[in-house]
Amino acid sequence: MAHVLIAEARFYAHLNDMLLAGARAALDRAGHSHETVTVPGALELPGVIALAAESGRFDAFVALGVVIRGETYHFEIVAGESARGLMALTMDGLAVGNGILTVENEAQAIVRADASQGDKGGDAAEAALALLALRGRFS
Ligand SMILES: Nc1c(NC[C@H](O)[C@H](O)[C@H](O)CO)[nH]c(=O)[nH]c1=O
Ligand SMILES: CC(=O)[C@@H](O)COP(=O)(O)O
Repeated sequence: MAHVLIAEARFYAHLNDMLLAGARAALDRAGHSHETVTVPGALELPGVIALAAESGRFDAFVALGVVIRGETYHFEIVAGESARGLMALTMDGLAVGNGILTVENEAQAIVRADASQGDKGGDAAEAALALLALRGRFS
C-alpha cells in the first residue's frame, strides 16, 4: 500500500471539490492511503509538493487545481509555470500526477472535473500510481 499526498489549490473551491472527490475515490479503489494539503492557487502546488517530498512520508503526489483564462497574460503564467514546476519534480524522480485543469471557462472545467464525466482528478491519481509502479520496476 502506498501513502499518497493530494495537493489541492482552492482557487475555485467548488470545482476543486469535484477533482478531489475523483482523486480520493481512485486512490480508495486502488487500496492506497492518502492525505490532503490545501494551497491558495495552482502556482503554490509545485512548492508544497517539494516541501512534502522532503519529509519522506509520501510515495506519490497528486496535484489538483483549476486555472481559467482571464483577460490578461496571467493565465499563461499560472497554467504554464504550475505545469513546469510539476514536470521538474517528475524529472527529479517524484511520482506526480498533474490534475491541474487549464480551461477557457467554468463549463469546460465542470465537464472535466466531475468524477462522473471527465474525472481528471481520478486520472491524475492513476497517473501518479502508474509512475510509482514504474519507479519500482526500474529501481
Ligand atoms: N488565476 C488563478 C490562480 N492564481 C493564483 C496563483 O495560483 C497564486 O496563488 C497567486 O499568484 C499567489 O502566488 N490560481 C489558480 O489556481 N487558478 C487560477 O485561475
Ligand atoms: C488565471 C487567470 O488568467 C485569471 O484568474 C486572471 O484573470 P485576469 O487575467 O483577468 O486578471
